[in-house]
Amino acid sequence: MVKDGKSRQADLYGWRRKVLMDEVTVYPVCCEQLSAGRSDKEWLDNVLAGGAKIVQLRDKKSDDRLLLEKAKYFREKTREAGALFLINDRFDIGLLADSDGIHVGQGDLPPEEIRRLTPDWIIGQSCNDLAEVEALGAQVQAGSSAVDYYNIGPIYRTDTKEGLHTFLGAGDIQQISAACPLPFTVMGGIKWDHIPELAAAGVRRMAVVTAISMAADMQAETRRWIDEIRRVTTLPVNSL
Ligand SMILES: Cc1ncc(COP(=O)(O)OP(=O)(O)O)c(N)n1
Ligand SMILES: Cc1nc(C(=O)O)sc1CCOP(=O)(O)O
Ligand SMILES: [Mg+2]
Repeated sequence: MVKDGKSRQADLYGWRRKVLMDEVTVYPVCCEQLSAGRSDKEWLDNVLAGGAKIVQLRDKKSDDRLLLEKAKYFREKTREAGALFLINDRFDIGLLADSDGIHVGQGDLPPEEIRRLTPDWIIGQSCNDLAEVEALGAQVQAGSSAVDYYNIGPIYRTDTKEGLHTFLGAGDIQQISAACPLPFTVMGGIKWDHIPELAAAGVRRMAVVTAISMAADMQAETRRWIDEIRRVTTLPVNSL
């Protein structure tokens, strides 16, 4: 049977959501300036070899031509590995490189506008406090949200992004995440020793930059995070 454009899009969206829901544990996000001298391409090769099922290209420094060239490399390699490739902020670059989706913050392009042109993309949105998660939850209830997952953060102190001064801590994650029924990630200052308390707070997907990008062996570190998150999230919460 030859599939029409609409059902192909539905298949793609289904596949992307299934990977997001079932397979994503650690969510590596790149930052070339904080990768111990390694390029974003080397970073990607390592995290994919370590088994990452989603990656985000976050590059606010390269010019557009270099960024597009990088994004095409990310597209090719993630496709070979069966992993999702999300672009940070840049709708135009994501479209040109055929990414699987985009992650946007509160001040970036609105998810609903992005969705009009990309019905099969995974769209992630940052939420930085309870009120933003509640607003998203209300949109979901009203059937007007274009978001597939949201991020809660920053959780812990981090210097990776400038201008972050308020850190949520792990204690309120359960209450915050209850305000919106979509899948969520957490981000911000997350290190290895935080995994048990995050898992105990109901977290299943952890987005990290430096915990992996600064590791001596990024491939082994990615594998270690995947195995550990799987291990702690299959145990009953009270046995952590
Ligand atoms: C998974 C994930 N969560 C949050 C962010 C932060 O996005 P944003 O608030 O738009 O900040 P920048 O990353 O654009 O500086 C993210 N990138 N990924
Ligand atoms: C880019 C970014 N956004 C955040 C948010 O909470 O929205 S925290 C963050 C930095 C995450 O880097 P690291 O894992 O090195 O702390
Ligand atoms: Mg952004």
